[in-house]
Amino acid sequence: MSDSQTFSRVEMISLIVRLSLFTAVTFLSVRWMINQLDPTSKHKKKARKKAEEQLKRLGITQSKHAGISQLTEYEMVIAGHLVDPSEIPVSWSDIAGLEDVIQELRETVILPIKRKELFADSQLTQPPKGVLLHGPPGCGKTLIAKATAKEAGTHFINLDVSILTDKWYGESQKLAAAVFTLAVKLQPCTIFIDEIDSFLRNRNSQDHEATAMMKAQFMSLWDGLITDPNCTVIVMGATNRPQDLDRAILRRMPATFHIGMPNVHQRRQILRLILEHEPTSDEVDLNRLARLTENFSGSDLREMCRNASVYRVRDYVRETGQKEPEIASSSNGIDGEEVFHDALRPITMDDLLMSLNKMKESKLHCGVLPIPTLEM
Ligand SMILES: Nc1ncnc2c1ncn2[C@@H]1O[C@H](COP(=O)(O)OP(=O)(O)OP(=O)(O)O)[C@@H](O)[C@H]1O
Repeated sequence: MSDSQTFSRVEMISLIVRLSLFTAVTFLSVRWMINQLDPTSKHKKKARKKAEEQLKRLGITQSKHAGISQLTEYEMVIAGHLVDPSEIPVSWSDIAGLEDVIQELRETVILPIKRKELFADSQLTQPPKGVLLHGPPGCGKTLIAKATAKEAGTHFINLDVSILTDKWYGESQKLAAAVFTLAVKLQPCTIFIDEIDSFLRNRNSQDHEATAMMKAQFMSLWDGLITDPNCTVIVMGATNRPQDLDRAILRRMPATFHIGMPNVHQRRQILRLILEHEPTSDEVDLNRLARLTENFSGSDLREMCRNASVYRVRDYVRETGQKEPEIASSSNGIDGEEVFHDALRPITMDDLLMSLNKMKESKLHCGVLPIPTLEM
């Protein structure tokens, strides 16, 4: 073999290596550029992975649900927001003072789902396809929605409306359609839309064209559910501002439930529930607290009790000079956490009143409370 031939072979190999490297680098760069130009692809991939995990966890398989194997990429995005009813951490026993609403929901919504056969002979007794929970913030609307889905045993799509309007996902109309098609594939299913007014508020001329189209499509798909008597899909919405809802939406939610600010009797029940398993001293007077907490929502009451409970920890830390507690060794059979808790005093009426006044003060500053009624 001549020198020139050897050289050309080495050169050839190096050329091939360089060419391969160049091709690989070009391929990776083009792919990176495409990904950069299409930001939705990364989100869709992530959403798909999340949905696959979720469907697997929920045991939703082709054998149980016809058509589940052919979920579109949009349905997969929505499937990522599925909640297993058995994993919903809220049941009726976590809700106090709303027995009337619960009873009505049981009769009008849950019973027709669980005992379909009782309602099969009449179109008039079908479960409502739209349920609206309305009332001031922090009074239990979300709790009620979750507990309803849990008791009804329906799949629960906790629809975060931002995914429909988020530019990263794009194609909001297809996603809006996917909400319904997925729910139908998984039925019985509840689609829960918190703050539904932010999504389906009164249509106006300032609406972006895409938003207006998505709303129109949402409503027409909803109508599809309403006209199909065999379909068990319920849209459940919660709002603090029912007056802002599009009239056409209100018409589609014939079952409306007002969850108002708790009255004195309800506040006492909520306080009792919140403090039920808490270490409280005997002198804690729930009746008095209930009377003093006018204009407090369930969520405010919870916050008041939480603050009160923090005071005893704060006092403990002050008294012990932030020393680590003496944890009993496991050899004596006493749990370390138990020893620590025993060292803390129970929640007293003073803690609760102090917390109450602090909250009233901050509510006054925010203009939420009408009259200054501080109490000590
Ligand atoms: N009736 C109630 N019984 C027990 N706890 C309650 C009740 N109402 C409110 N709470 C407490 O307040 C928290 C907030 O309630 P929830 O989220 O259901 O209110 P909401 O009406 O949906 O509020 P928002 O309109 O702000 O979403 C609950 O997690 C619970 O701790």
